[in-house]
Amino acid sequence: MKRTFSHYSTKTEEQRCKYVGTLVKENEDKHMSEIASNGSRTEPEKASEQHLFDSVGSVITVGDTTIPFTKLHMWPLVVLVENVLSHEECNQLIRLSGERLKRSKISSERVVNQMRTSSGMFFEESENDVIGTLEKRFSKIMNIPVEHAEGLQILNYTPGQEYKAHHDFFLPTSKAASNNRISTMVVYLNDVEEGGETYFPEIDITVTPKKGSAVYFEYFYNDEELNKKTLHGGAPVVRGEKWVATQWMRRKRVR
Ligand SMILES: O=C(O)CCC(=O)C(=O)O
Ligand SMILES: [Fe+2]
Repeated sequence: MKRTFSHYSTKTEEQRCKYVGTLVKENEDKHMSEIASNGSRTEPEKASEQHLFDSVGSVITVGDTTIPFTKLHMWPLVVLVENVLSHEECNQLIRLSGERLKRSKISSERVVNQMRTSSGMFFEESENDVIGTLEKRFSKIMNIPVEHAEGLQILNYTPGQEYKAHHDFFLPTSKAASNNRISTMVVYLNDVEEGGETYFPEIDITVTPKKGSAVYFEYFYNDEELNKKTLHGGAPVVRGEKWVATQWMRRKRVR
């Protein structure tokens, strides 16, 4: 029996756009929880409707760009996405964030975080044309309206720096959980000489950074156990440095 893994798989592009549009127009929280309550792991046919990412086939077309992807894991869905950014776009993001990162490094207010030893910064939402264009592309790939996108985060790791295993969603006790994160795309802005892999210890997946490629995963399942399996971290960089851009999507719009 052919199994499809997309909520939109039987819909035409027009229907799909209409459907995604309702995420913005309607009470999104209700809408998303409706999707989430469609099934559970024990009911695979229904659970298959849970995916946010349109994972039918092996490419996504954004404008005239073809973006190949490979499913690494199904429940929870983890996808390797290639050619998300050109090398020039990667360099541009590093350049744009570089100055501000330098400032944050010397700031006296900098709090040393044991979980994440890298340096980071956030771009403002649609801060400039470059960021605006990339946010729209990420939103197409992640299949969620750009209004649900947080400002893009840039992280820079030098040898020895890492991001210990964590979840990207907020705990129910946190204030932010009322509009929680539902999916993540970590885009690699450079090739790392050694180390710096993104690892998912619960599902035994390791992704090696490749300039312009990305790892996507989602955790809006109705089943908390599945969400928790998206535990992930950035392994210590051994040689060279590592730059990533992280895009998080929220259940409800943030802009
Ligand atoms: O650097 C990585 O590989 C992971 C980054 C990450 O987990 C995050 O930005 O939330
Ligand atoms: Fe993360």
